[in-house]
This record gives sequence, structure tokens and C-alpha cells, in this order.
Amino acid sequence: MLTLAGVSRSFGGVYAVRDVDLDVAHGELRGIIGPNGAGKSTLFNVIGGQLAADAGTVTFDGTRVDRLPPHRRAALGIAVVFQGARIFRGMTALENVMVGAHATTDAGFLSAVLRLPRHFRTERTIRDRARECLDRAGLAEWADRPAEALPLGQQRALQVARALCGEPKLLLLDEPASGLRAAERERLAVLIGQLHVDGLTMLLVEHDVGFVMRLVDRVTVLDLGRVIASGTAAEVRADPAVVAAYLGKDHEVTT
Ligand SMILES: Nc1ncnc2c1ncn2[C@@H]1O[C@H](COP(=O)(O)OP(=O)(O)OP(=O)(O)O)[C@@H](O)[C@H]1O
Repeated sequence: MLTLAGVSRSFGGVYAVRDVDLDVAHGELRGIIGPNGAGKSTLFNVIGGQLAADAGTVTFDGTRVDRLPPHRRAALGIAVVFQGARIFRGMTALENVMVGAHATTDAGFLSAVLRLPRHFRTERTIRDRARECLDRAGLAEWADRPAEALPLGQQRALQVARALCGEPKLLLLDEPASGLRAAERERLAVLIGQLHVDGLTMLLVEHDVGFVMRLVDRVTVLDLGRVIASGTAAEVRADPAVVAAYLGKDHEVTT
């Protein structure tokens, strides 16, 4: 479903991501891990379109997307949940999710302004869909609360619900567990696990190795911008290059 071939991106002549190949299968939950500065966020942003690659190709569902802006990638089915909770303050949880649905319906600005019957039908559809997405993210009882009143764990789930409302084919999650307490982390793991069971293809970029390892089918390990290992959690854990990267040893060898 997602293929990266020879993807590189540098900043000021220093590679943040270097010659990365990646293949994510339909329905797969793939983890991306790596020590600080390994290039995880850069790679994430190159896939979502927030950063352009200097070299290489990104293909999604048979379409080259590496020259497309983020909204075109979103329209093709790539949804992004960024690091940190970004919510629309002054709106309820439900309204926050409705914003995600608006992006994928034909409820045009003009029909909204003119208050055409079609607009109300679409608005109702969007509201219903937003409720379904909130439900799916375990937030049904928070629907009418101001979004900023939600605890951090629920705000994270709200971002996932908003992304789901766009009915994505691929969900990109950047450090979704960061800053969460153990119980919140656990709830988020259950949510991601359930989406995986439902067949959603996901890419999980995460600092917390333990969180990733128990959830994903396969994990790709970056170090100094390069892929140093890829495989099941057990394979990757046993890989000497991975152990060395995490212990901060042998960096000279892996560059
Ligand atoms: N906008 C930028 N300008 C300059 N250098 C950057 C920029 N973004 C990233 N880098 C550099 O690229 C390298 C990879 O950074 P990146 O944030 O992708 O790593 P990461 O694996 O996500 O790190 P962390 O786990 O600490 O978030 C680092 O050396 C970083 O300093």
C-alpha cells in the first residue's frame, strides 16, 4: 500500500533521512523506532507531505505522491495524527471531529452559505459520521464537552477520531503515546489494536519502544537516518545493530 524507495532528506547538508526503502502492506501496523535524532519525524513528514524529499519516491496505492501537497495526499486516503494534541479550542469534541469529516464531503461553502437543503442533509450525515468516529475512539460520552476540557489521553484519541472521520486508507501516527500516563497509554494501545483488527493500515512512529513492540506486526529501526533493521519485534530486538544503536555504541560503524 505504501512504498518508499531511496528516500533522502537533508538539512544544511546533513542527512536526516538517507536512502530509506520501506514497504507497508495493506492492513499492516508498522512501527518506526530509533534513538533520538534517528530521522523518525523527518520520515513521517516526508510521507505526510509536510516535508519534501530531496531524493527517492513515495508511492501510495499505486500513485506517486512525493510531489503532492499534504491535502492532495489526504484526499487519496493518507491521514496524519501529529505529535502533541492539536485540538480546536472553543469547539466541542463532536465539532472537532466534524471538521475531519467536512474535508471529505461535498458540503461546499456555497451550499452552506445559501443553506440549501442538500447542505442540511450533508450536515446531518457529517454529524452522524462524527458520532460514529467518536464512538470508535471510545469518546462517546465526551461528545458534547468542550474539547479543551478533555484529559490529554482523550485529546489524543480525539485526534485519532478526527482522522478516522476522513475514512483514511492509511493512518500515520507520530508519537501518539508521548506525555501520556500509564493508564492513558494503555487505553491508546487498545484503540490502536482495535483499529488494526478492523483492518486499517497504520504507521506508528514512536519513541517508546515498548509501546510499539507489543502492538505492531513489523518494526523498522532507523539510526542516523538509515534503516538499520526491519522485522518482527523479536527479530529486531535480537539484532546486534539495533542493540548497538540504542546503547549509543558503534555509531561510526553504522554511518
Ligand atoms: N527542520 C530541521 N532543520 C534542521 N535540522 C533538522 C530539522 N529537522 C530535523 N533535523 C535534524 O535531522 C535529524 C533527524 O531529526 P528527526 O527529528 O527526524 O529525528 P527523530 O528520530 O524524530 O528524533 P526524536 O526522537 O528526538 O524526535 C536530527 O539530526 C535533527 O537535528
